[in-house]
Amino acid sequence: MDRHAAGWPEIPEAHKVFDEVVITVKSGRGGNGEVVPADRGRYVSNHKYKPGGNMSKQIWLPASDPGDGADGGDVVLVCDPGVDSLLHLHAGQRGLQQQQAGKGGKAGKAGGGGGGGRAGAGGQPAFSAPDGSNANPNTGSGGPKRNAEIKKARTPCLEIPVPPGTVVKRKGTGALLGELLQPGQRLTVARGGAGGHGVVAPSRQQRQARLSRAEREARAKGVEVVAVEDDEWLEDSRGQPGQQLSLSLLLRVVADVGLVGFPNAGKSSLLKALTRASPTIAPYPFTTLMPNLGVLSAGGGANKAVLADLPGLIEGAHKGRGLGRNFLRHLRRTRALLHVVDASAPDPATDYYAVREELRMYNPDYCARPHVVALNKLDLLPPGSAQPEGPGRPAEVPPQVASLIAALREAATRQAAEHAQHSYEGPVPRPPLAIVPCSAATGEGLKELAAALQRAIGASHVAEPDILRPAPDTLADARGGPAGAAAAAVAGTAAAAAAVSHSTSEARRGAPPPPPAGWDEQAAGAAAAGGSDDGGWGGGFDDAAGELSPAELEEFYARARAGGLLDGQGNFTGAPSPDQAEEERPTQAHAAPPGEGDQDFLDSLAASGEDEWVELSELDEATLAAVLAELEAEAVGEGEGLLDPARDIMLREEDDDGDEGVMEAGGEATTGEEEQEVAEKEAEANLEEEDVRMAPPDDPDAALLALSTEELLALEKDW
Ligand SMILES: Nc1nc2c(ncn2[C@@H]2O[C@H](COP(=O)(O)OP(=O)(O)OP(=O)(O)O)[C@@H](O)[C@H]2O)c(=O)[nH]1
Ligand SMILES: [Mg+2]
Repeated sequence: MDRHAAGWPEIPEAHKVFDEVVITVKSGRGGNGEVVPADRGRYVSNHKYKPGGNMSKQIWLPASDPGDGADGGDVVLVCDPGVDSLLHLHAGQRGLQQQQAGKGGKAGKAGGGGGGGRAGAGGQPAFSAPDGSNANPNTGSGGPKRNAEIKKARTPCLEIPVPPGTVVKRKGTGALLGELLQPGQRLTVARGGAGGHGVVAPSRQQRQARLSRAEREARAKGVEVVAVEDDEWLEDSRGQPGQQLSLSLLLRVVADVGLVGFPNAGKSSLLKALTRASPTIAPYPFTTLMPNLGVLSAGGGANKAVLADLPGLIEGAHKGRGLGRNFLRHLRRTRALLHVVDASAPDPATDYYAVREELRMYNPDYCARPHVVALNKLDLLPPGSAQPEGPGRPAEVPPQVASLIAALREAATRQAAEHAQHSYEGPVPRPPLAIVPCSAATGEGLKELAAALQRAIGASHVAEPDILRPAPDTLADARGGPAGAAAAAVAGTAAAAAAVSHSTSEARRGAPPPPPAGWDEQAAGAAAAGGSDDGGWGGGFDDAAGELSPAELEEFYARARAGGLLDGQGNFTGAPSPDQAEEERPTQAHAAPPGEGDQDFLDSLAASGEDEWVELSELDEATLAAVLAELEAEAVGEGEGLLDPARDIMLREEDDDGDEGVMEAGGEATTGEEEQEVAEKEAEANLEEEDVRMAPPDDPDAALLALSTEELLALEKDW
């Protein structure tokens, strides 16, 4: 067991982050519009003028309409199959200074060509789109004239190439912005600020007249006038700021088959032998540091399967050994697995068992996927005495290989038996669909292996890679702050007295992209936990729930319910029958949930002192606050452990079996420092969940307790 306990080399931390990165993106500011004086225009010489004639020597040429500033550039993530990791987006990568698009310059392209972002605040790589150019009729480099025939100048966006399978979340809130799967797919993550409008500045007389009128009106109302300003017209010409936000990018490889096994087992060699991929192959462990993809075409090329060769997995990976276990999230979108075992190793069956156990501890669903075992490096075994293939007679398996196959089968059976014995969570591990002795070096058995893989894909219950879709409004919410915030901020400086009538552009401008809510706060909160997704679960595993965003959580529970894995109280039941889940649904104490001011309900709740099942999501804010206050006042739950020290309230329901469903309702929404605290708590909770996942969880409600109020409310809505 030395082989499993020690002896593997240490891996530099940098290589563990090929599939995740936190970046700051900033869209461009809108360019300023042109400001021309009211008496715009100029005298030009009159060429009709002839000496001695009576025509004027100069004529007045009015100026054209003032030009608008160009909109700032957007920041767009582009799905690029030529990129295979997120390493190029990390700070400190080669060429990072050249990646920022110049001001008003050519289309920016970050990374891809080998370079990360400029290190921004908090050490995060920052990617900025170009600002929009100012309107400037003299140089001609500005925005267009306000002329219907001339289209508004367009500022190129900043394109950040990301590999297929990249999940994009807002750092901090964890809100899912989208996922890039198809080559060329684009996701705009920060929209450029709107360009300022060209304005005609009022003349001195006009301004003076307006100011005196405003002053007169103010005095008439008895207001003491200290100063009057008239600068709204100027604000109108200013471009709007861009947006800045922190994003958490996470790569989840999309493939039909995932290759797993100990380092050096020959995974990359098999990928090379089966497909046209050319991964690095070397006789030392951890040659592969990030997934390699290859396409296996069998049956005349009709059936194409994508194989993903993953880094080697070792025992103790869940404690961070080797490359850790984070890369196992890349199996989430595979339909079947290929376990590669080195037949020449001292104990191939134990190797296989160790890898299976690591998979089970990461996500029990992985062990329920169809898998094939490749007993590789057959050429290294001493030649057996078995009969070769003859006419009408299949080749006999050498006794040594036969005993290896038997040992592998025994290991698979042992794992299934232990699953039942310890009542582990999740589905029962499946035995291998086929064990194929082969050699990547000689090509022996590869045809059989390819056929077995096609069968495994066909037998898979994972029909499609689960694609994460943001809730309809998530993108808008996540990108922008409250609508109108920018307008309000801009208008803030406008004088009370300035009744400026020429500001017609307000309406034309429409809704300018507001600056993101909590601009500074995002940068500060960048270090906070959130959006952590090591993606464990493919179908129902409760401790994974704690890591999901609300939108994902909803999807997660919907699937869990559909699969009968969730009882009426949201507890995971292992594999219950749908009927059983139905039976366990708690009886609603209040058929009609209370509305605002439902005093009867509040009274009864306070008076009864009994445990009640309350649909928290049905309560409006006022009632919820009142319920909490009532419970606190009446000390309902105190001493029974229902009211925790953080003033969070837990409402319990005892079902027939005596099982308890615990729900937690938090306090008010938090901001600033409180948010950070919450984030830290969540991070701790995540750590705890890791432990929960390692062993059969003692407390199935641990994940639910770790959820925030919003997540709980969203969750409860569905029950
Ligand atoms: N003799 C023989 N050697 C093999 C065979 N398959 C792989 N090897 C050798 O085993 C070593 C490791 O092969 P890799 O394909 O890099 O192994 P891996 O599983 O991808 O290793 P990691 O990427 O480190 O996890 C290389 O030296 C290969 O040449 C085989 O079928 N026969
Ligand atoms: Mg390899």
